[in-house]
Amino acid sequence: MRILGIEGTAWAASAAIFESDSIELSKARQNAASDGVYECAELDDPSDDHVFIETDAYQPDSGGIHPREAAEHMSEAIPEVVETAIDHAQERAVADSAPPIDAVAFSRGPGLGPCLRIVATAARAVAQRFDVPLVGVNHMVAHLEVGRHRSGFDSPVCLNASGANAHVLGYRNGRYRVLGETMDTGAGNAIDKFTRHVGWQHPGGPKVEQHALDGEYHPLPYVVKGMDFSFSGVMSAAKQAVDDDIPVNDVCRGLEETIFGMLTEVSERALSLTGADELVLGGGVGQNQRLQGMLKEMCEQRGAEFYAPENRFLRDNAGMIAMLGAKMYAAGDTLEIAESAIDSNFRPDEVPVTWRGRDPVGPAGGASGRRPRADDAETELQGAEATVTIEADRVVKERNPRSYRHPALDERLRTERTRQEVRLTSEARHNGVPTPLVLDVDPDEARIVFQRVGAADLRESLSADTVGAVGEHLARIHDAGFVHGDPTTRNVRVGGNETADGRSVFLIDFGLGYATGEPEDHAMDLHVLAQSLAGTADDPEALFEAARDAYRDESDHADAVFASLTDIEGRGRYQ
Ligand SMILES: C[C@@H](O)[C@H](NC(=O)OP(=O)(O)OC[C@H]1O[C@@H](n2cnc3c(N)ncnc32)[C@H](O)[C@@H]1O)C(=O)O
Ligand SMILES: Nc1ncnc2c1ncn2[C@@H]1O[C@H](COP(=O)(O)OP(=O)(O)OP(=O)(O)O)[C@@H](O)[C@H]1O
Ligand SMILES: [Fe+2]
Repeated sequence: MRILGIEGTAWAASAAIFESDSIELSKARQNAASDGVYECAELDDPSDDHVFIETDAYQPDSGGIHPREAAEHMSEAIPEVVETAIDHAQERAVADSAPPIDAVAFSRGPGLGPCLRIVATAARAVAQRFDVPLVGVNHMVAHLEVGRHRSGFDSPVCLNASGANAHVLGYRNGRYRVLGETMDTGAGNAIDKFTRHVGWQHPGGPKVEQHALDGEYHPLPYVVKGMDFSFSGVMSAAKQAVDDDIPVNDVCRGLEETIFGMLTEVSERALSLTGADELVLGGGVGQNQRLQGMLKEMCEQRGAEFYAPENRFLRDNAGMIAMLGAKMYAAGDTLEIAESAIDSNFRPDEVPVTWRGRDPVGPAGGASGRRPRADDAETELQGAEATVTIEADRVVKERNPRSYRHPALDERLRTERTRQEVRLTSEARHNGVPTPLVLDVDPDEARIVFQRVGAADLRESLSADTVGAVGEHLARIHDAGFVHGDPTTRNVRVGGNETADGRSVFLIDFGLGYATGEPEDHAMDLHVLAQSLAGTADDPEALFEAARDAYRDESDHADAVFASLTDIEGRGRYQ
């Protein structure tokens, strides 16, 4: 099978030819499937691939990407790169074989509307010229599928660190679920805004990488909420630091340590939550060696495998569009021209994943996870941040150093979170929320001894009642003026010991909590819960509804919180 891919969401006018024999083979298997369920293209072998990519990059004279200039670039460059790719396909095609390509895949979104329209028009024209099907590819899913394909991993967690985006995805029940994402700008856009402030030419990422090599770490605000994260505070502080005459190399180093530390931490949280033991990286910022190094080290420390594709598949490129296009085409996932409109806000979780077949059997990415449970014979659990040793009636939680992080940042996070966890666990309890008693604490060693509570983690005991209780507990702590910060299905213990009034749903792990009366912060707690349900439950919507109902009944300000939650859920940041 030979597929033409066309990419042009923002800066890269790119066309590619992806050729694979093994994907064709799996298509034949699919057609033979009598039960109508696709066996799908999981037999493919990347070592057989032939990938040709032709790219013409738009380089702004000054400032960042101007949508109009980018579109002008696309209209000039797309026809040329497409012709070059078709010439290449023709050379590869055996002399008498009819069309040189089997299908045309194009990036349908997300991206800049005017650019996307030019790409879609070109794709339709080529599909008609050769009378072959059209395949509409989600650019963000392509960023991660290229890594999954080339690594040969089965069900990895995927970190996309690109210009306009930053998110962690996991596959579950036919969709890529957003486990965590940026609350404001994309990773690259954040860095590029900083370099514009300093007066460096676009794109800024490679320049920050270069300058950071000669810099000392300069501390900047670090913001992780569950598996979501924010770049706005760190970027303002970085600009301010330069204005305050902190050496620019030091600020660049601080930026890398902070931003990539956050991305690595949320990736580790996603691995821990889903029980997956494979991580792939995608997106242009993924070319950064410090980011790759941190992710690799984190994975090594927890016994997971890490894969980063070559740079030509990380930055925007049509190779990834053609590759995913081939899998979609093999699965029969093609578009009629009349339905081939672009979608500039196309989210990765909107894509029905037709090419992966059935969910893998076993725990990877699933609700059960690979971690031992607290009630198993094992007595030591590896959480996302800490090692937890379970004893008869108490547990010892130690936040071990993370060697991927800068030592100063590592020490600060471990000590602060330990203190905060102790404070808020007790405060929640005073406000009527079941939590374990704190029996002992040593902030310098980042060590806490808790009473052992519950018989299982919430993710093993999901029901409207248990999730509803979490909604009620969150309402209480919010009314008391603080948030949990990470209310996932792993951070709630259920069953076993009861409180004096017979309740047995306990909140644990308050290390990311903080004092706040802002409805938006309260809504983030609910959003984190919803995302973690989507990552672990089969019926996440119904369960989350139970949490919302209980929250509404308990809270003094549910309307304001739900209004904020609607804003958070509707965040679209691709324009
Ligand atoms: C929607 C689509 O148009 C968009 N594409 C995009 O953002 O281009 P991409 O190639 O994935 O990433 C470009 C970003 O990647 C950054 N970048 C490139 N090399 C870098 C490096 N060595 N270190 C850090 N950032 C780097 C650039 O500064 C720029 O912000 C996206 O995928 O979000
Ligand atoms: N007080 C407790 N009683 C019983 N089990 C506990 C208790 N505290 C922690 N655990 C168990 O240990 C696991 C990890 O604990 P915790 O969430 O505090 O660590 P963590 O490293 O912060 O994890 P993560 O960040 O992945 O949520 C919990 O999911 C739970 O199974
Ligand atoms: Fe991209």
